[in-house]
Amino acid sequence: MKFPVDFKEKYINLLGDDAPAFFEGLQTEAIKAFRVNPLKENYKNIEYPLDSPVPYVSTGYYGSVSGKSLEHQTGYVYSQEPSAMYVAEVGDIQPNEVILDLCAAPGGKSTQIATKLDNKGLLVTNEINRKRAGILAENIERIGAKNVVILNESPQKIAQKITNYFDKIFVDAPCSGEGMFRKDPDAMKYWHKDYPAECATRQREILTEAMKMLKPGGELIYSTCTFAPEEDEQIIEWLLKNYELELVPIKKYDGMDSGFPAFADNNPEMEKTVRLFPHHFKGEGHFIARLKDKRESVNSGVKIEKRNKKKKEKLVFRNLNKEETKLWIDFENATFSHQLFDIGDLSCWGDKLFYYPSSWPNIQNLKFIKPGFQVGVFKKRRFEPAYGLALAIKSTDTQKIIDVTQDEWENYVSGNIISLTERKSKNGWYALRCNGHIFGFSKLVNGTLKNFFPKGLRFNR
Ligand SMILES: C[S@@+](CC[C@H](N)C(=O)[O-])C[C@H]1O[C@@H](n2cnc3c(N)ncnc32)[C@H](O)[C@@H]1O
Repeated sequence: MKFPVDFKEKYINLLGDDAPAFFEGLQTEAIKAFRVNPLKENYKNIEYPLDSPVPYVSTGYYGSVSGKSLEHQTGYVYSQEPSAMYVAEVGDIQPNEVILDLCAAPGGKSTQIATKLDNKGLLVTNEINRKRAGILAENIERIGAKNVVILNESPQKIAQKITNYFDKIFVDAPCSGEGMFRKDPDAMKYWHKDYPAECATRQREILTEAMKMLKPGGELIYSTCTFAPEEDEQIIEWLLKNYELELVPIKKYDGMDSGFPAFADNNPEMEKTVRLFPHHFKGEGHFIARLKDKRESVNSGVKIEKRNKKKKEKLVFRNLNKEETKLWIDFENATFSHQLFDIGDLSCWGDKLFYYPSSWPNIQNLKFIKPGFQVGVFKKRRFEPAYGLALAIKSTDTQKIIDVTQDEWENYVSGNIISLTERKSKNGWYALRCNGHIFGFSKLVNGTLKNFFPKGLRFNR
């Protein structure tokens, strides 16, 4: 691997005796890993070996997984390199917290945060780039979390609507990506001498907005995948100077380094942050800091606009009409063994049915990909369940399940129907399951399971 001359010079200066080992580390093979998903039933029932756990992430394992596997497609596994997995761990997520992941696609941290929330509290996950936000939405849908709102906005726009609100904010910042050179050598193409300083300017802009949204006493988790001091310790130094924040020490496991005080005016506090160097640690390059807001209260108070179901014309959502209410309740009764949602927590956006409790913030005028959890869609006097609903239920939620073989699953995800020649079931909606993994809803009509696998997700194995 040929590094830019300025990059080499910079790190020879910064790392001194450790520089040769640093460059050598960047030439070795990237480490692969994945996480399992406790939101799923029997979540360790997967074909991948779980004999090599990542020591600091209870759901993490070394090894690679295929994006076309049943396990990935049903959200049982998520491929993520081991350093990136430490960020959400550092955030120490507790169920019921209200969390913002401001720079979220493709969703490595958000999927981990959502599984830790365990469907309690709320995750607002945001990605500014429309295409990447779509990928984020697909990954969130697979993991089966019901308490996630997916926005596609600039941090500025969100901060205009929601202030002093979130318990925790993750800023996994767009950065110069030096820590990814080994995994993705193409990342080097964008690098030039001034690139880290340019990225730092953008990082300060994003953080300025993030700080407006953090509630007093809340926590900011800042991370990058770069080694550049301008984007790491010096950003933290800037935060400490400009806001009432204090660093919370991060536990260091084998091979993890502390941040370098020398990179930020010799501030000894930097020891509380963590640096992950590929030549010291089994993972890619990363930097993580955890900061706590010291304010007890704020003068302006919390600003979130609660939704007002009566002001129909101004809202994203509207109430269900009588027919829609009946269609949903009939479907729920026919399909599930218990009530899945409180009817008061359901709203319509156009013809789509969403779970969106009234305690969640009003996202009117913000661009979104998914304004809450999509339950299904109303179509000419009938209700059709959403693909994501199947991924969010367990076998104990329904007796209407049909088990299919691996071959039938492969056939189905490529867009085909399944013919049930030997199995006798009544016509209607069923959850489909393969090897214990529920993978979608289908309508059985006279022995044929119609294909409801989303067209945009279809693939051949
Ligand atoms: C390091 S990546 C995020 C990775 C993600 N957290 C994960 O774990 O999968 C940074 C993201 O920030 C987004 N981004 C770029 N400019 C931004 C801006 N001005 N404000 C917010 N996000 C931005 C990028 O599109 C990119 O998806």
